[in-house]
Formats: sequence, C-alpha cells, structure tokens
Amino acid sequence: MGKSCKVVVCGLTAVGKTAVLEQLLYANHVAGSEPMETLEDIYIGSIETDRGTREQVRFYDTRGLRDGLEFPRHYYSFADGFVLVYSIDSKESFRRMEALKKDIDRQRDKKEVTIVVLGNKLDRDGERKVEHNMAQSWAKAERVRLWEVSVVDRHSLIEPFVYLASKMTQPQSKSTFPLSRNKNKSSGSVDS
Ligand SMILES: Nc1nc2c(ncn2[C@@H]2O[C@H](COP(=O)(O)OP(=O)(O)OP(=O)(O)O)[C@@H](O)[C@H]2O)c(=O)[nH]1
Repeated sequence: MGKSCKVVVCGLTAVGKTAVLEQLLYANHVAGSEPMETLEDIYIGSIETDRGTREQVRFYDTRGLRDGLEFPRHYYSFADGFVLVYSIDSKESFRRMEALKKDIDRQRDKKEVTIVVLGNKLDRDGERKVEHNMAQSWAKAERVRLWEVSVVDRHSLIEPFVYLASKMTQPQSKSTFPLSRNKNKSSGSVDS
C-alpha cells in the first residue's frame, strides 16, 4: 500500500466536522442527529482526483475547539493538509477558523500544506451570521479556497475534497506519492 496523505480536520466544536466526514465517506449522517463530542478519530478515504488517479487520504477528526482549549501543536508538524471548518450560522466559529489559519501559517515553517475552508450548514441560510462575500474576500486575501457546504447536500462536499486530494498529490509537489487503491475495511470512497 502506498503512503497516504494526512489531513487534519479542525474548527470550533459542533460546526459539523464529524458529520462532514461521515457524510462524505459513508453518506450516512443525518443532520441534527445527537452531537457526539470527538476526542480524535481517524478516517481513511479513497478519493478520485481531477487527474483520474485514486489517492488514499487519512483524515484526523480532531476535538472541537472551545473556551480554554488550545489546538494541539503536534498536528501542525505532520499534516500534509488541513480542512478548516466553520458554520455559517456562527461568527465565533469563523473567528476560531481564522485564528487556526494564522497558527498554521506560523507553525508550518517552510513545509508546503494544502488548506481548504468549509463554511458548513448552508441549509441554515436563514440563520446566517457569516456573510458569503466577506468570507470569500478573506479566503482570496489568504490565498485559500473556501466552499459553503451542507451535510444535507452530500454533493456539495465532493468538490472541496477532490480539490484537496488533487492538490496534495499533484506531480510537481514535493509531497507527491504514487498511492495505491485503498483496501482498508474502515474506509470510504469518493469519486469525482
Ligand atoms: N442543519 C445542519 N446540521 C448539521 C450540519 N452538519 C452538522 N450538523 C449537525 O451539527 C451537530 C454537530 O455536528 P458534529 O459533526 O458532531 O460536529 P463536530 O464539529 O464534529 O463537533 P465536536 O466533535 O464537538 O467538535 C450535529 O447535530 C450535526 O447533525 C449541516 O450541514 N446542517
């Protein structure tokens, strides 16, 4: 089996990190179901890139940030990529996501990492607290890609993760490995 890329999924508590991963990989999350506080879970996904190759990605679903809880430093050193999640109905979640992005920039040294940002819970547009245009302007200034998504609409999750897997494994990148098809039982599969 080839070496897989490591992706850390992080953000404020209850923004939907676990729900996004479970819906993306297994299509089995029902939005609004009993929230389960994550400590750390690892998911293995097999994602088809925009080049048509299939890449194995190891996702680290991290403990949600809350008052008094610092994001553990060790994640910064081993990640090849980050999925930063906020919820469009929470300004606080956007602020925590911005702070995480700053921390990643400070900590990653010269290591190349791919960052994607998800504004989750788009189905709750009526409760929106984070403006779409402001978020996109921020993302442009930070030179990261940002998608507004919803776990209710699994299709909305595909493009960000195909982009992430494609970018992390693109041939000119130093972090490129020829990855084999994943045969792990506890894995999900995403086709572009
Ligand atoms: N309406 C709606 N609810 C969602 C969406 N995504 C997640 N949820 C709900 O939000 C709640 C929290 O989701 P989780 O996936 O547990 O959030 P988390 O970020 O992993 O939480 P922590 O493990 O505490 O960090 C659950 O009730 C989910 O069903 C979404 O896109 N729309």
